[in-house]
Amino acid sequence: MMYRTQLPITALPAFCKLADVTFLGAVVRELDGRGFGLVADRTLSSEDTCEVSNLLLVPHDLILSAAFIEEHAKVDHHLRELLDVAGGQTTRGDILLFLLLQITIASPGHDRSVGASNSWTEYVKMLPREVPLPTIWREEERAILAGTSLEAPLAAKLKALHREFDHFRKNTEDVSWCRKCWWEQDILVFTDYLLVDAWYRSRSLELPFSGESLAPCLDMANHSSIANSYYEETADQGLSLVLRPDIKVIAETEITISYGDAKSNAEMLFSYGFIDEVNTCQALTLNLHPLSDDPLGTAKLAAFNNPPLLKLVEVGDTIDWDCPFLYLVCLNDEDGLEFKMQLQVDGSKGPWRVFWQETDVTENLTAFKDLIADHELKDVFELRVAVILQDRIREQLERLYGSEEAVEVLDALSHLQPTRKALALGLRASEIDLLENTYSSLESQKNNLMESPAVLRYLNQMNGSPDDGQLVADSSEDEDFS
Ligand SMILES: C[S@@+](CC[C@H](N)C(=O)[O-])C[C@H]1O[C@@H](n2cnc3c(N)ncnc32)[C@H](O)[C@@H]1O
Repeated sequence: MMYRTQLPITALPAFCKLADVTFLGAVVRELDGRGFGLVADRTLSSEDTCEVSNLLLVPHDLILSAAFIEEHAKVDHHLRELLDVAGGQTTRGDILLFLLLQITIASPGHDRSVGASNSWTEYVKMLPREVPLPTIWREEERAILAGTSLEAPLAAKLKALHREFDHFRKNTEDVSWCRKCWWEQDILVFTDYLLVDAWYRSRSLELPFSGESLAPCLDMANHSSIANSYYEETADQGLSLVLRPDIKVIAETEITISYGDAKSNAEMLFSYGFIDEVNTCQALTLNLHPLSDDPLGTAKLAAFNNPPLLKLVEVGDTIDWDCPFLYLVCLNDEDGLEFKMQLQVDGSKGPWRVFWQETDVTENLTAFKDLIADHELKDVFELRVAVILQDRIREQLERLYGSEEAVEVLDALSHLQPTRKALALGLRASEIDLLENTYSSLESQKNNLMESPAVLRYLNQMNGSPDDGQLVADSSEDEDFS
């Protein structure tokens, strides 16, 4: 890994003075198990006042954004060259390139003629050497995530990061200063790329004026689902950290922000490397595939044109799920429904058009739940939906149960880092819990739907019985619905 000068956090006040960052009532401290964080340096209150209580002000010209990089490239021709050969695709990509250049300039043996030093060159020296995201975990630690909703996205992310790094190397190998500073002696390695990606993922903000950005000092604020502050960006003042209204915090209390209320444990672990134990909202996102025996399966995926995601959210005793693709999965024309898919010859509006009740609904596929709401067979569709959903949940639970033994062996034989092991086991337990609860809730939903007159009538017709509503189907007939 590239050797970098590390500055102690005690260097932060000097940095703030030079860079014009103002702390008002908060200071940065080392905190137990969370790296650095902000704490109140005195009692702060927003009670009985309409005035905004600012805790920190970061000027615009320090916010690392697409505009910042463009501006900086005007005075740093090495950065300009780097962006020209390897950047210009995404803001994230350009920020990673910028950070790579900063850690290079910040390394002690660096050739001073390369790159123009700036505030960020100093600031990166205070950023953590290691961010505990699963992308930096060892293989045997990542293996404990088998069967969780994080397994596939994590594997995909690592693959993408390798691809990005290879591209970056290939694109810069012919630039003489890049070759000398990075590649000739393998000074810059994949682990450095993992580090800047982890900084980006765990510290970036989406700001109204600056867009995707990193903000020095404000990025020292840790997360809480009951945060006592929030940040706001204004066109003239820059970025400020503000105490929430009607709140009083005593000296030494941690100042926190929310990294997002509805993030699942897997998302928190993926982006920030921890799980929020206090969060009472449990969520999980899975991929849904078309049914293996559906001849229109691939066509449905192509027509849907969105990731076929299934989102589960449990708040208190209620489990909500959202999966617009599921409604498309459960419909077919063979059972007399007016559902059709047509391949377009000219493909001018995409290859597939989807028709429901003779109407072209291709542009409305995420709203199929509403489209079927008035149909006489609505309960039949809802029952199919519940069956397919339950199958997907069962499949995921089987993956989790099926990997338990391997996890126990790994735990016994490998030296797993205790925090990572606890996080991975915690994620497994929380996902098993949510999936099991969803499974039982779907079971009751299914049982209720099985008693609906529309479902009974439909079953009778399918079985060739008279339409007298007398046949009571038992749940072994579930397969008919999937
Ligand atoms: C934006 S940075 C916050 C500053 C960071 N603690 C540091 O030392 O630089 C986000 C990182 O802080 C840590 N973090 C934030 N909130 C946390 C929490 N509630 N529990 C544990 N770690 C937390 C995680 O490592 C996360 O990736």
